[in-house]
Order: sequence, then C-alpha cells, then structure tokens
Amino acid sequence: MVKISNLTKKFGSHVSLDNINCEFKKNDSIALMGANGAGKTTLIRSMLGYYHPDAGEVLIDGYNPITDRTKVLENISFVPQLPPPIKLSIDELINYISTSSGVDKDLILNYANEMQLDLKSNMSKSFFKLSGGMKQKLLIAISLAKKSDIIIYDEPTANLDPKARDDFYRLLKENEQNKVLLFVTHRLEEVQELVNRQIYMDLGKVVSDERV
Ligand SMILES: Nc1ncnc2c1ncn2[C@@H]1O[C@H](COP(=O)(O)OP(=O)(O)OP(=O)(O)O)[C@@H](O)[C@H]1O
Repeated sequence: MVKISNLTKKFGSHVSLDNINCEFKKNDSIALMGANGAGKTTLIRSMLGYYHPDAGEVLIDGYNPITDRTKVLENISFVPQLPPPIKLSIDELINYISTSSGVDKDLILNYANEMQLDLKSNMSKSFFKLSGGMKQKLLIAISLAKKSDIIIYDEPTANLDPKARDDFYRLLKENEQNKVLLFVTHRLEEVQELVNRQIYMDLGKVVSDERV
C-alpha cells in the first residue's frame, strides 16, 4: 500500500530524511519511534504530499502524493498531534467532511458516542472551543468513520483520559483489519498491544525495523 523508495528530504543543508526505503503493507500496524528531530513527522508529511522530496519518491497505492494528492488523501486518515485551529462549528465541520469526503455522518456520531463524546449537545460550538481531549476524540471518530485503508495517528492519546484511551484501543482493534495503521509515538507501551511492527528512526534514517 505504501512504498517509500530512496526518499531524501533536506531543509537547507539539514538532511531530515536520509535515503529512506520502507514498505507498509495491508495489516501492518506500526509504531514509528525515534528521538525528537529524528524525522518521523517529515516522513509522514512526505506521505501526505506536504513536502517535495529532494530525491526518491513515495507511492501510496501506486499514486504519488505530490502529483496525485487528491487521490492519495481520499484513502488516508491522519490525526495530528495538535488539532488544527478549525473555526467551523462541529455541525459545519461534520457536514463539510461528509460532503467533501463522502464520510457517513451517522458513523462519525456513532464513533464519537463510543468515545463518550457528546456531540449532540455541542453541535453549534466551534471546534476550537472544545477541550484538547474532545477535539482529539472527534478527530479519531472522523478517522474511523472515513474507512480509509491507511490511518496515521501522531501521538493520538496525548490528550485522552484513561477511559478514552481504552475506548480508542478497543475501537482500533475492531477496525484494524486490512489496513495500514501507523502510530507516531514516544511511548511504545501505549500502542504495544496494537502493533505488529516497530520502526525506529534516528538522524533521518530507519535504524531498526522489526516485526513483533
Ligand atoms: N519545515 C521545516 N523547516 C526546517 N526544518 C525542518 C522542518 N521540518 C522539520 N525540520 C527539521 O527536520 C528534522 C526532523 O524533524 P521532524 O519534525 O521530522 O522530527 P520528529 O522525529 O517528528 O521529531 P519530534 O519527535 O520532536 O516530533 C529536525 O531537525 C527539524 O528541525
């Protein structure tokens, strides 16, 4: 599903990704780890087409995230570490996602409910006025409802209370079949039960890639 070949990304003279070669296949559930500045976010952003590589390429289901960005994003869900500052109300946001990406609105509400997020009484509230954990829950609900083949979570549980973490893990377990799940994390223990592959990066390189 994801093929990364000889990928190099530089910012000025700094090499953030140094000739990365990696493949993520169906049913891979990966913990992507490494020290601050190792290149994890740069790798994800390259997969999402945010960055033009200096060398090499990423292919998502055969599509290039730079030249076929719309096609690539159709099949990827990404939940960032810091929720974006969306000014829309929850109602507007859900309607927008449902119209633009064909995501089933009721499914979003259903997953939000499973995450103990009461959307019904918050529909007119602005997204940015939700608490950090509530934003994260809504983005997780959307990521699951989108039914993408590739789901990327960047430190997804940072703002979640213990109960919400358990709900999140349960929902992921129910939904992980036939997908690529990629967790960027500094705490392996949090995703250990969900992953079957652990990748460590350092100084822009993959230094270890093990199936567990
Ligand atoms: N937009 C940018 N402009 C300049 N340098 C950048 C940019 N994005 C990343 N870098 C540099 O690339 C290197 C890798 O950064 P990256 O954000 O990918 O690390 P990371 O592994 O995600 O770190 P963290 O665990 O802190 O999130 C760092 O040295 C960083 O300063």
